[in-house]
Amino acid sequence: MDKETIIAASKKHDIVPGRVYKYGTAGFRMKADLLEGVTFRVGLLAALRSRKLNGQAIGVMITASHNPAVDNGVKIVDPQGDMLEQEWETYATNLVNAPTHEDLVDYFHKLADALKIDLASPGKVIAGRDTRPSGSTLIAALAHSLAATSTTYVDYKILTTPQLHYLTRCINTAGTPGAYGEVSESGYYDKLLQAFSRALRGRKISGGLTVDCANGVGGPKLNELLKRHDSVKTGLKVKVVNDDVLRPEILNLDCGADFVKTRQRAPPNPKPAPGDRWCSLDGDADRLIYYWIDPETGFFMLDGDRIATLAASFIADLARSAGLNGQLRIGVIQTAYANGASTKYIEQHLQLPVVCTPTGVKHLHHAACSFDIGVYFEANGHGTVLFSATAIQTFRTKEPQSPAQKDALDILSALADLINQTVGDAISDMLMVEVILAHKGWTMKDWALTYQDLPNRLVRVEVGNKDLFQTTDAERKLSHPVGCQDEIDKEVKKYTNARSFARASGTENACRVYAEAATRSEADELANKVAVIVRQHGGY
Ligand SMILES: CC(=O)N[C@H]1[C@@H](OP(=O)(O)O)O[C@H](CO)[C@@H](O)[C@@H]1O
Ligand SMILES: [Mg+2]
Repeated sequence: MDKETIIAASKKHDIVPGRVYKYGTAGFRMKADLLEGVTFRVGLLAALRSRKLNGQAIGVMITASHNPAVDNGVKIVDPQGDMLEQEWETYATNLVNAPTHEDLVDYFHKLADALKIDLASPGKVIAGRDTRPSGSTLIAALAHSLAATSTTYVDYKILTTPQLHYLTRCINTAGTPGAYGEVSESGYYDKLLQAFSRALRGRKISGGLTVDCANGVGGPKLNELLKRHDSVKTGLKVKVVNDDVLRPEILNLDCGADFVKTRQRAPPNPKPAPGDRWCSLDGDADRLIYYWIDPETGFFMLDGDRIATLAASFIADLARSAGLNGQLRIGVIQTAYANGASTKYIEQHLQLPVVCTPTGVKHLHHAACSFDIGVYFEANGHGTVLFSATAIQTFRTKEPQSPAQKDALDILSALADLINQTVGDAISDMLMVEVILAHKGWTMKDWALTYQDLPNRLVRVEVGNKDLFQTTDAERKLSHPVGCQDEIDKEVKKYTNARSFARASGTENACRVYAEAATRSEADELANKVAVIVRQHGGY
């Protein structure tokens, strides 16, 4: 690989000097005009990663998810559709921060030597982007670095993040016994719709569903799926709203899953009518939040914790009905942000184990892999259900002893195809929720009544130096600044059923404080007190 070619290309896509870039929870994410050089360099890393993994395709996704329209981001997808291996995050950070073009190429070659990568071997990268206008400049920078490194490159253009994860896995498993699906966007829709119909097993969905697409890529993609969907057969009648992608400035503006979750209210426009079933996707369609307006009590949100409990209870029941009791380990993975009432419900009512991991789906995903069926969701609605190869094999090959067992095994098998196995996927998760509600014959109210959330508050606290805040115990406690946790504990003790923790955000320049308690006013008060403590320890 010719040094001069890479240097010449790099000069056309320089990084903005004087900044420190970090591959964080969701890759590199910032104002789009800072990202061109970053994306070029991510292309170099993807070129190396593909060659390190014997030429398997690596995915690059350009998106800033629920962030404002002026932001963008870039992240790397590993061959099986999972997130980039952690050790490589450091290589990505180092590569992007190389001060000069010469340093960049030196580091690129040093990395290749250290990792024993044969640069003459073939490499392959595929890319996708959300609807942000800045995406096209970033894609051009990516294409340029892949050309400079003679890496085969396919641009899948506009996609949801989970679609790119799907395609990456499909390409790398094509022609093998673990083939994940057809390598095309339409293959994605066909797989989901076939599995959706199989999972329903003749049951019909009742009542309409309105889907708020955050004016992001989920809108056109959901419309594509619906074009192919037979609503007479399944009963699912979807109304798509906030699907205007021609006015980029309204992306995620007063709508979408993040708005609904953080504001704890429905989008103001259009306004849901009492009794309606609604859900919101985020800007790249990997998060999902359900809600409805209870005619008596008003807005009621069913977030990631609710989706996790719904899925876990349904799947555990199916496993029992299929005669698989005790044969498959089922577990639920949450983060510290999960409502305490949901954790209690899973452990005590559903009698399933709960694992708590640090924030960021890569941690949850990893923990879910240690179960035969691992249900993982962040409270914000990002998550999925992972089925092990053993579980899928069991559903397909176990001889049913009764029609009820056959029913359960077939539904489990269909769910394993319906639920995106690579990453949280709002469209796939939404179809899963609809299937479960149809089977249980539940309304939104029935779902809402399963347990009562503890009132909670999430506060963003700007501090002088967020890096002072270091955590332990899956982020539930601060080890640094010394003394800060003791002060938080002292406050928590003053309230009933209370819990609170603070940590530095991995995606924003701030700390987050979470508090829950027996009443709304206590949760608010506790959150504010802990926020004061964090501010005092935060440096200036
Ligand atoms: C409290 C919260 O919702 N945190 C989010 C947010 O991470 P922070 O590290 O808290 O900024 O963005 C992540 C990426 O989307 C997501 O995984 C995570 O759940
Ligand atoms: Mg997202």
